[in-house]
Amino acid sequence: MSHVMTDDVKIRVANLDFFYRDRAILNDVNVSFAKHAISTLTGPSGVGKSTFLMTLNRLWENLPDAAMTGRVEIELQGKWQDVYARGMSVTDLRKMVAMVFQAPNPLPMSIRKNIAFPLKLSGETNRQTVAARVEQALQMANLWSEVKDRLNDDARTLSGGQQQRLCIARALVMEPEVLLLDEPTSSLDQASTAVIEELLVGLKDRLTILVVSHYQEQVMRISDNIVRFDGNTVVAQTEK
Ligand SMILES: Nc1ncnc2c1ncn2[C@@H]1O[C@H](COP(=O)(O)OP(=O)(O)OP(=O)(O)O)[C@@H](O)[C@H]1O
Repeated sequence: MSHVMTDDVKIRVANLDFFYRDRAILNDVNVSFAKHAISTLTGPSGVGKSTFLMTLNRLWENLPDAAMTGRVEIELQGKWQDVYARGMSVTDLRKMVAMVFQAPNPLPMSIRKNIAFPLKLSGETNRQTVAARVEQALQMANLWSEVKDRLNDDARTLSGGQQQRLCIARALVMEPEVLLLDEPTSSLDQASTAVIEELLVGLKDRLTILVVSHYQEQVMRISDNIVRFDGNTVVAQTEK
């Protein structure tokens, strides 16, 4: 199915099946994703695009009655790693394969603390390091100039588009290699959507980006590769 050259591949998925109880959601998905590119996952509602995204960083594992078989490999820290290998730390995996959700989900705390939160969780205590990385993440998410004078304000006072960029900054602060975004602009107006699309295009030099989107105009604007899901599996993969 994939015609991405092996050297350029970041993620490869083989024979992936996914079930909620006895219901098959994904059936024999075989697909690869290129590095330093934006791949969009598109297709009708309910075909399992969000579920597929969750298989890449094991986010589904806490859901009741969910089961998966198959293989997910991602080239991380320069070597191919089986995401479901016994020795794989889920915490480490999610630092390297970060996720941004449909609705912005800032934590009920200041802008600064939202971004510092993953750093603190991972044990970073040096205030200068934290401050520098918070600024760097906000710069990468094209939000710094808008918030640098109000870092102590509650993050929930930001606009919807700013909140989503804050969530992108929070995902970027751990310097992930892969960024997964599930319909990241569906709650935003056109102007905020354009800002986020531009931001994602600017990020692909650093990262591999997968975006679930059912907006065809968006898919055409931002994609390097388009992966189309239908009938519980990948039905087409095209390069733009
Ligand atoms: N936690 C869950 N438990 C049981 N069934 C679920 C769960 N989450 C999703 N489903 C079902 O799995 C199927 C696939 O859902 P999923 O959200 O992955 O599809 P999608 O392609 O992303 O759809 P959309 O574009 O509407 O978000 C749907 O029928 C959904 O109802």
